[in-house]
Amino acid sequence: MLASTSAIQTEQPSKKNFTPARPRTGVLLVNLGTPDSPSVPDVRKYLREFLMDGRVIDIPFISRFFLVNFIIAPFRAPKSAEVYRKLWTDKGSPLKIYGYEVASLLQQALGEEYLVSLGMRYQSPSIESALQELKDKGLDNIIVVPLFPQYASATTGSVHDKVMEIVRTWQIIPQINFINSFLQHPKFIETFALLGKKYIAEHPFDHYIFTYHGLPERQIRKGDATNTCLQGNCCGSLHALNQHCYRAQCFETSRLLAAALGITPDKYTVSFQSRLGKDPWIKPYTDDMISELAAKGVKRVLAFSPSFVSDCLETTIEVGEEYKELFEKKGGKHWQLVESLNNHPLWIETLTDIVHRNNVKA
Ligand SMILES: C=CC1=C(C)c2cc3[nH]c(cc4nc(cc5[nH]c(cc1n2)c(C)c5CCC(=O)O)C(CCC(=O)O)=C4C)c(C)c3C=C
Ligand SMILES: [Fe+2]
Ligand SMILES: [Fe+2]
Repeated sequence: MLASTSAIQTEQPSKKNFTPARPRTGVLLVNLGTPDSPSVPDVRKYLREFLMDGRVIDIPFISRFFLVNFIIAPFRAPKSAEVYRKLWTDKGSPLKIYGYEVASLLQQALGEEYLVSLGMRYQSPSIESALQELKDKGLDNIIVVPLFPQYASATTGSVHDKVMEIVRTWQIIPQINFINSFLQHPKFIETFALLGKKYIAEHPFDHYIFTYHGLPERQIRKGDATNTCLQGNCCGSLHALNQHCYRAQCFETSRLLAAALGITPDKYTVSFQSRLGKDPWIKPYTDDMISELAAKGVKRVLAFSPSFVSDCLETTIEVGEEYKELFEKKGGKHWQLVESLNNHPLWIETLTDIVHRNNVKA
């Protein structure tokens, strides 16, 4: 009796050595997207697709169509193309280069039970092609990971919207898990802190700035179930009622980062960059804060851009060059940008953990 039991046990494949015949879980990584080249026509094409998204410019279709196609895209494309030319490397745009690299490193880290595919919300590689790759493998479930640490309707919301638009045409809709945000993931915070500590060890800084991509205030209000957003200190802490407020999530990211770096509240500033158009965007604005800090006599600033996980136009050029120039013009002496997470091993560990924790079939 005893002998036969042990015979059965040895025939069972141990979970450790078990190799599935095919990947079971798809991981769809999605970032914003970037122009195909820094040429004016490619930048114009990118701006048109991006800004015609009703979650980005959230006004009625006809007004958006005229605004984007006859005002913003034609006038902005030549100026933006000039800036994209500064950002461009031999291999292309950093957002796309790091996108592919992260997808490949994550695939290695997750192993053959998973299939990782990269899509961009705008331009290429498309979300359609990335989802098709997963669909062709007949996966059991898909985890959608928009590469935005904080939730905004214009970014994460738009990715989810696009994925739903595509999969609703499929005969078999697999189980899909949508990741909304990951700003509180300890390894996400640790990676940014680690990158910053490298500069802090080299030189002391008088002040730290956490600058996030901005949003029109209107978009924050539209997602505010409590009717308290943008009044008083509504975004000062993240709690059950404002947990999806982008501005509150940015303040929370800064609080966690400051704690990880050992920075006291009087030593750091949270601000918002990259405004577009005349409507009010969430405040305080980064350029105003830079002028204010310089006027107070701050000389050395370390700048973090924690709404981005990859170097891109908004970090390398806007924060790393344009804000540096502004700070120095206003009397500052040293401005240092902390690079983004890019292909950092701890960032790959963060993504691996996000996937494992959200794999309901594991
Ligand atoms: C946190 C991530 C982002 C949010 C939120 C976001 C909102 C948002 N952006 C625009 C307009 C533009 N953004 C542009 C570039 C850009 N934006 C993000 C991320 C967020 N945008 C990234 C990563 C990039 C850079 C991409 C790259 O190729 O490196 C641009 C294009 C550049 C330019 O012409 O300045 C525009 C335009 C709006 C209107 C908006 C919210 C409503
Ligand atoms: Fe943007
Ligand atoms: Fe808020």
